[in-house]
Amino acid sequence: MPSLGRLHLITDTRPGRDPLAVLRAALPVARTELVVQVRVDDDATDRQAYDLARRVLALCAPYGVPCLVNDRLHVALAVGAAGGHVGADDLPVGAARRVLGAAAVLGATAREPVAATEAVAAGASYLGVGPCHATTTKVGLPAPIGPDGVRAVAEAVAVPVIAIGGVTAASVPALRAAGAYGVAVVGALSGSTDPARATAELVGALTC
Ligand SMILES: Cc1ncc(COP(=O)(O)OP(=O)(O)O)c(N)n1
Ligand SMILES: Cc1ncsc1CCOP(=O)(O)O
Ligand SMILES: [Mg+2]
Repeated sequence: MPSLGRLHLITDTRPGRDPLAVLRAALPVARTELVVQVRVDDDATDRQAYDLARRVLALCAPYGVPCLVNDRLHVALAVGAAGGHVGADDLPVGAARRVLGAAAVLGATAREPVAATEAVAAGASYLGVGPCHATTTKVGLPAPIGPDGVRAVAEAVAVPVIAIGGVTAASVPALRAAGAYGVAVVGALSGSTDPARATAELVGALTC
């Protein structure tokens, strides 16, 4: 797998949010440190996911920024995305790897070392680990695991650990010290009044 960007921007399709405007602001700032994950609401149609993914891919292509698709691997394949991300309610990691092929980037969610080790053995190329901190972006999440939970996973696997859940630039140093390779964010960029500046702050914290 080519080297993975450290800042994973996850699209926010909630009412009032503008995922493509946020992406346009982030791309020229983060450039090769960026990975974009297309994530739509569960009740979005496949056509909506496909249309958004196509537009994201078109914006990312000039920067060489990889685009992943959350959950809907058929959409990832249909648009020619670099890969996908799966969690506990999605295809098992091994099945996802078979669907996407050996060369794809495949992320898997894990919040503790045993599940993390199993996901890597099944073919995950990176792990999304969290929620690290409290967040209102997704409902029904288990309790935050904090930097110590991230450390437990990072010590158990050799693939990049991407910390997720309530991550801001201020929380990045502790997550990196715990072994996180990078972070995935929704609200830190989508909820910012200045997403270009928020991107610069996150990239600065991730690469210093
Ligand atoms: C990088 C990253 N980590 C974790 C997740 C969460 O995936 P999942 O647990 O399947 O939850 P949904 O995002 O599908 O609601 C992620 N998307 N990305
Ligand atoms: C999809 C998901 N999975 C765990 S936390 C989370 C949401 C992350 O969003 P935010 O960065 O706004 O806390
Ligand atoms: Mg999922």
